[in-house]
Amino acid sequence: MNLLGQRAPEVHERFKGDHPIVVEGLKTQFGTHVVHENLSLTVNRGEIIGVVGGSGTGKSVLMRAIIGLQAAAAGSIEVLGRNIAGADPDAYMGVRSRWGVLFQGGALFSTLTVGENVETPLKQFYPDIEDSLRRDIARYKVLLSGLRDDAVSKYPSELSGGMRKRAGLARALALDPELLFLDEPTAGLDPIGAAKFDRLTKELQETLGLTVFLITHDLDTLYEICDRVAVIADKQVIAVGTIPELLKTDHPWIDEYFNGPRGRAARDSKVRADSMAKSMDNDGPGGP
Ligand SMILES: Nc1ncnc2c1ncn2[C@@H]1O[C@H](COP(=O)(O)OP(=O)(O)OP(=O)(O)O)[C@@H](O)[C@H]1O
Repeated sequence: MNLLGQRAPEVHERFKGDHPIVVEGLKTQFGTHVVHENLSLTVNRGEIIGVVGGSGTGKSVLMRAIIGLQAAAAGSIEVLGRNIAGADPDAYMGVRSRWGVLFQGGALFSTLTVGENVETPLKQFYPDIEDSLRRDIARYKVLLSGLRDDAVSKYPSELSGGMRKRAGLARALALDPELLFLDEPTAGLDPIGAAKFDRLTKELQETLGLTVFLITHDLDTLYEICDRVAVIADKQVIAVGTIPELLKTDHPWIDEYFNGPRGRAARDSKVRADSMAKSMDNDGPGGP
C-alpha cells in the first residue's frame, strides 16, 4: 500500500506461456439478447491477431469481456495466465496494468492535454512516481507513438483524427504493456494515414514484443500486419488462421469478405507491394 492507501501493482515477470489470451465457452448477453454463445479463441504470444466480423457480431463486446469490462454469463477467460471472470479486485488490478487499450475514437479525456492523458494510467497504477519522471515517461510514449514533441501540451480538440489515435496509442503504451488491444484503429483515417498506423503497430509489436488483439474492418490491415485472423459470426469464432487458411474454408461470409471486390483489391495490392519489395531486394543497393 502507498500513503494514499492505494495498492501498487504486484511485481511480475513477463508472461512466458504460449497463449496470453484463452477464451473458452464464452457466453455474453444483454437482457435476452445473446451476443456470444459458446465462443472460444486462443491467442498466441507475440502475434497480431485480427478480429473481423459483420457489424454488431460482438467484436467490441468480446474485447470488453477479455479486459474484464463486460460480464460473462458463462465460460472462462484467461489473460496472461489469470482467470479474468472470477478475479478478485486486487488480482484484477494486478493483471489490468499489463495491457493497454485503444478504444474506438481514442477515448481521450478532453479536458486534459495529451501528456496528461498519458500520465493518467501512470498516476493510477504508480502513484508514487515523481512528477518529473512521470512527465518524462509520458513524453517518451508520445514520441514512441509517432507524434511530435509539441503534441504533449495540446488538447485532444487541437489534434487531427489520426493524431488523436496516436495519442490514444501513447496512453495505451503508458504502462509498458504485454498486450495491446486496438479497436478499429484505422477507422476514419485516410489510406496513407491508415497505412502509417499499420506500420507503427507492426514496429511496436516487433520492438516491444507485444501481443496485439486488433479489431478491424480494414482488409489492408489484415493483409499487411496480421499474423492470423479470427472471424466472428453466428455468436462464435467460426474460423481462425492465416488468410490463405481462411480462404480454404467454405463459409459464405468468409468467402464474400475476402473474395468480394474490396477483398480482391486488398489482396492485389499486397501482392504488388510484396513483389516490389522482392525486386528491390534482388537489385540490392547497387541496382538500378
Ligand atoms: N452496453 C450495451 N447494452 C446493450 N447492448 C449492447 C451493449 N453493447 C453492445 N451491445 C450489443 O451487442 C452487440 C454486439 O456489439 P459490438 O459493439 O460488440 O459489435 P461489433 O461487432 O463491435 O460491431 P461494429 O463492427 O459495428 O463496431 C450489438 O447488437 C450491440 O447492440
